Amino acid sequence: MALVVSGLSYGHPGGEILYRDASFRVEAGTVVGITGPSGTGKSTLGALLAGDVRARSGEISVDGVRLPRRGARPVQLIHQHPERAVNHKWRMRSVLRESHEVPQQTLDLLGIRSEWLDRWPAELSGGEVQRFCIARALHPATRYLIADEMTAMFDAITQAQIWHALTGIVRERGLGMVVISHEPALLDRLCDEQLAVERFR
Ligand SMILES: Nc1ncnc2c1ncn2[C@@H]1O[C@H](COP(=O)(O)OP(=O)(O)OP(=O)(O)O)[C@@H](O)[C@H]1O
Repeated sequence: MALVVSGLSYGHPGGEILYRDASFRVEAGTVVGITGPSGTGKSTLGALLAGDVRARSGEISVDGVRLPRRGARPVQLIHQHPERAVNHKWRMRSVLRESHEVPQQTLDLLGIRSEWLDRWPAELSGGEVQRFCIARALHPATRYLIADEMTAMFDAITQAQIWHALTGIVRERGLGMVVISHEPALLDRLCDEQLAVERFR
C-alpha cells in the first residue's frame, strides 16, 4: 500500500519545468518530508499528489489505483492558509458537513470546541480554522495526507498541539503523510524519510 509517483514531469503553463521524470513512493503508515528552497515546486508537487493539478506526463497511483479524477479523494491536501480553504458564507458546522459527519472523538482530539461549530470562519483564529480543515481532510476514504506548511502561520504552542493531535490520528489510522516544510527541526522530528525537491530537476 503506497502513494506512488512514477516518471512525473511538470511545469506550470509558460513556466520552467519543475520536475523531470520524478519517481518516489510514500508507504502507508509512513511520513515523508519534502524540502527545498522557495519556488522549487514543493506546493505544486503537493497539489499534483492531491489531484488538484493534473500531471502532463507520468503517473500517480494510490494503493495500486490511478489517482481518481472524481469522487472521494484518497489524497487530501491541507494548506498553509486555512482561511482561504473554507467557504466564508458557511458556519463551521457546514464546512465540516460538506466533507463528512466528523466523529466527536476526532473533534475532541483536534481540540475543536463545540461552540466553534456555530461560528463563521471570520470569528475564529487561523489556528482554530486549521483544526477544522484537518478534521475535514480526515474523511473515512482518506488514505494519504499532504500537509503543506500546515502550521507555518502559528505560534509554537499551537503548532505542537496540532501536530501532536494529527500524528496520533495518522498513526492510528495507518495513513501515509507528506509534510512540506521549511523547518528542518519539524521534518527531523516527524519524518521517516526526507526528499529534496531539487533532486527531481
Ligand atoms: N498556478 C501557477 N501558474 C504559474 N506558475 C506557478 C503557479 N503556481 C506556482 N507557480 C510557479 O511555480 C514555481 C513553484 O511554485 P511552488 O509554489 O510550487 O514552490 P514552493 O517550493 O512551494 O515555494 P515556497 O517555498 O515559496 O512556498 C514558482 O516559480 C511559482 O512562481
